[in-house]
Amino acid sequence: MEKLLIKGGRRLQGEIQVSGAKNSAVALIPATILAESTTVIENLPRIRDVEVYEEILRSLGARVERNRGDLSVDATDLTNIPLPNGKVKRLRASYYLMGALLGRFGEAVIGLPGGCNLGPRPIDQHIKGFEALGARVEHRDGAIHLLAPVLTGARIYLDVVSVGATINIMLAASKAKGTTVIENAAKEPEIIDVATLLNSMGARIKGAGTDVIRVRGFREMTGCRHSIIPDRIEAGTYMVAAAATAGEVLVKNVIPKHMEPVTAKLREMGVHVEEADETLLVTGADSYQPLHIKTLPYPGFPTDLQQPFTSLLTRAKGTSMVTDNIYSSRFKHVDELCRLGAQIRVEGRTAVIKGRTPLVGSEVQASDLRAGAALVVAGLMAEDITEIAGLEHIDRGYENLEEKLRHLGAEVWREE
Ligand SMILES: CC(=O)N[C@H]1[C@@H](OP(=O)(O)OP(=O)(O)OC[C@H]2O[C@@H](n3ccc(=O)[nH]c3=O)[C@H](O)[C@@H]2O)O[C@H](CO)[C@@H](O)[C@@H]1O
Ligand SMILES: C=C(OP(=O)(O)O)C(=O)O
Repeated sequence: MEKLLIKGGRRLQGEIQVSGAKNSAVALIPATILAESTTVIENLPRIRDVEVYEEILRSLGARVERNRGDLSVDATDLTNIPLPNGKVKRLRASYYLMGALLGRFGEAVIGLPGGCNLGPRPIDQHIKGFEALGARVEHRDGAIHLLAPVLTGARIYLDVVSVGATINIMLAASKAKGTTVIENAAKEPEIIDVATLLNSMGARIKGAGTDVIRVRGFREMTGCRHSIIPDRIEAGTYMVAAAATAGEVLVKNVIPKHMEPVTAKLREMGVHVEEADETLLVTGADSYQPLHIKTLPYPGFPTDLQQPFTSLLTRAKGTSMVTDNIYSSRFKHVDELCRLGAQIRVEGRTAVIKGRTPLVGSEVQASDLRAGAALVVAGLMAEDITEIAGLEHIDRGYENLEEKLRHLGAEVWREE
């Protein structure tokens, strides 16, 4: 079993290049199968979720090639093989195969998705959307069976603001007859990115990035070239790491607008953040104000960054509170942070973090992707060596984590 070792206490300094967004990548890749030709996505991150998706598309008969950061997918000879088990269970975003295969073939069998265990993560809104488009959907033996000889545009109101349901409905609706209207849609930047790709392939999607999205379907979609947006969660993680070590880091390849909820909170606690066109210069300080954070759908504070922030807030002078309004059980990192000396208690959906609790390295376990990121931030702050197990979670979403951190001056390495 591999472990990540971090000798903490170094101020991070220098520049870092943010990779393409994981949550866009895992939707753009299945979107490519809507065209019976070749699509190239530029600047895809080399992370486990993307590799698993590449393997899934190959198993369906797509020709998938990597050329440095670019991924080319020729889905001309795709076959609609049922995928009730196996790799689909290794990532959350395998649910996009439902919308994409339904759009391409009018039927699909996909096992229930995996991904981070953060409490219940139902997909009822995805199914509500597919049914509204005319699909018959059955849940049998742990897999979702979808059948829709004809998909017809419909008006769909999402009861819960869901990134996955919004994108999944866009995928299927891109091939439907007529217009689909998604109301109470999610507004995350990744949704705009997917809509941009689908429009370049021939769909006509308007309103992505607002809470009403209109999709006019188009049967004949064609391949194109698309450049993915930067990963705002990866960028936020390095911003937090810079602040946590009182360092100075220039975060390159970001869309500052996407980072606003994060930048605002860092500034509120006393971190200096200077914006330019595509960069953010983060300068940490030796003392921080405590914060209250409440996660919300975009443009609110992202749930995917509350865990790394929890580690940072152990440095604040006072008590902070982090409330996760999206997931009921996203605090598995807390016990591990306490092993390092943090004093945090969880009350329902809120973590109450006592500030000024120095951390000391120990052996800890990442239970999910951003719990891993939180432990990395903690390890960078801690005295002595922190050993983090559970790297399979971290590798799902961070490209070249050690190299990037070493480039900033951190002492970090992997060991068997
Ligand atoms: C691959 C991907 O993009 N993952 C992101 C995506 O996950 P994901 O798309 O799974 O998250 P959603 O936006 O769908 O979930 C938001 C909330 O809605 C609930 N819900 C969702 C769908 C549904 O049919 N029914 C329902 O009740 C969920 O349980 C959760 O409480 O958005 C999350 C919220 O920003 C992020 O944490 C994940 O990193
Ligand atoms: C929750 C996350 O990922 P996923 O939805 O893929 O499990 C995440 O990226 O923080």
